[in-house]
Amino acid sequence: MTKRVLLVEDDASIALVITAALEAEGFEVDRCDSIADRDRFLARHHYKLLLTDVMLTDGDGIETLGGVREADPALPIIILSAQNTLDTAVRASDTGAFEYFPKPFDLEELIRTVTQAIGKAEATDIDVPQDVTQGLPLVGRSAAMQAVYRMITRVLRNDLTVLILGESGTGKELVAEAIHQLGNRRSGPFIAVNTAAIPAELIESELFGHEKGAFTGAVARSIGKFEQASGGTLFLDEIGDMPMQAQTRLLRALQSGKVRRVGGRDEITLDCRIVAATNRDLLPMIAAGTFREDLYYRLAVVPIELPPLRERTDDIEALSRHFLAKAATEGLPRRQLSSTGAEILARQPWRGNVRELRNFIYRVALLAREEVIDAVAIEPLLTQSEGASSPRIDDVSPPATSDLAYAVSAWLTDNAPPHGEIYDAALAAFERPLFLNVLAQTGGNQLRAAQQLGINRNTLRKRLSDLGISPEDYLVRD
Ligand SMILES: Nc1ncnc2c1ncn2[C@@H]1O[C@H](COP(=O)(O)OP(=O)(O)OP(=O)(O)O)[C@@H](O)[C@H]1O
Repeated sequence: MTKRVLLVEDDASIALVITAALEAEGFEVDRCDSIADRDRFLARHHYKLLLTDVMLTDGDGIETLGGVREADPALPIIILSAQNTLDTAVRASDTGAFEYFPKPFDLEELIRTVTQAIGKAEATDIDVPQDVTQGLPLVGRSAAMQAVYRMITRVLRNDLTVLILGESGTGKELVAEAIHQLGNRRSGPFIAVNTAAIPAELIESELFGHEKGAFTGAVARSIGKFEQASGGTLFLDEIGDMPMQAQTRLLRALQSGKVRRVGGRDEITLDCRIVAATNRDLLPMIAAGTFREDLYYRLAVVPIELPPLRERTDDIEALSRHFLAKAATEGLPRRQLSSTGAEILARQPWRGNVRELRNFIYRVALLAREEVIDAVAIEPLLTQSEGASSPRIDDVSPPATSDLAYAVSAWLTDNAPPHGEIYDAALAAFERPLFLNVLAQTGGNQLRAAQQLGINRNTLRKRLSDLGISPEDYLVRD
């Protein structure tokens, strides 16, 4: 039986290479280079598979796939794209595409995938989430991040447990959020628990809840994180720091799919996806007997490894511009990055990864004298931040009066932020460095920070949340 494949690709040389490789494997290939021709071919023949580029002369090869899907829901589609963003990967997977290949791709892998996709075609019936590509938080198009995006798209339509590995500040929590926001459980809650921050004796009650009177201090029934995450995603952060006893309890819950509140009788069935993360290297910990091997395998059903920033220097410029833009929306002066500036940033080790880069960029945005950020603005600040993986007091100096005055006059003349919001913007520009400074000094302790500032703890918590400041970023870890 002929295996007829339709290839939609407007780059003649890529089309030639793919066609030759497919024909060598016994496929019959029809080729066209536009959406209009694609639809004509599809109407005329039955294909085993559609292989399509995204940016075509007459439109977007993904956006126009709706009709193709409707006409033949079982047709396997493989998408090739030079747009190597998470957005494209997700848009591709939203169409129910079998696979997404960022260009340049490995030809052998592509041919293997074509064969597999055709093999699986009859059995495939994918539930396609709609409109989930808005507001994606992850920036970076490096090959390393594309591999991460591909892994993310593989878990969106199932509830598989995911283990995210990577150094501190590489974006593990952001990936966990993306999996939640884009996946099947996005209408449920996203509950994050930092297992390292909970005292060992409270972990069980925190995760599973407790009944009134279960132990001294249990004055009322409390619902645990597993139950709170019902219908959504439970993100277990810093899983490598979980005490042994808690690991055993967690494993039991995952194995049985049920939890029982401390002091309670009823078993509650788990109804959440588990995403765990750690910056620890778990394999040596398993060898040393400090992390349970069986728990590791339970969690690492789908491991996603986030590379350190120094191994994806291609992303540094885009991330820096992203943080500059974000800083401007939060009331800091609007800045541009020069190409020299971008080169200098790309050469830094960023041992604290994206978090350190973000803090650095905010600081530059605040302190730079010129609108365009280049060597003059960056280099003096670099010497202070070198090697810092978390912000130090001098990383977050408050703005000099002149900086604030400069920013305010720029807002008044540039009309940005819009008139009517300058008070809030000025307040944020003043409060941000103030809070960052105090949090850095108190090691992220909000109670002490509130005492030092002489404001109510709830007021501080609210302002931090309004400003998007995470006090956890300043927690001092051993
Ligand atoms: N690819 C990215 N695009 C945009 N922002 C990012 C990216 N990766 C990380 N960040 C930002 O960097 C900061 C640190 O990220 P995150 O908290 O997700 O790291 P983490 O790996 O979970 O760190 P830790 O192990 O210390 O908990 C956050 O402010 C996050 O928004």
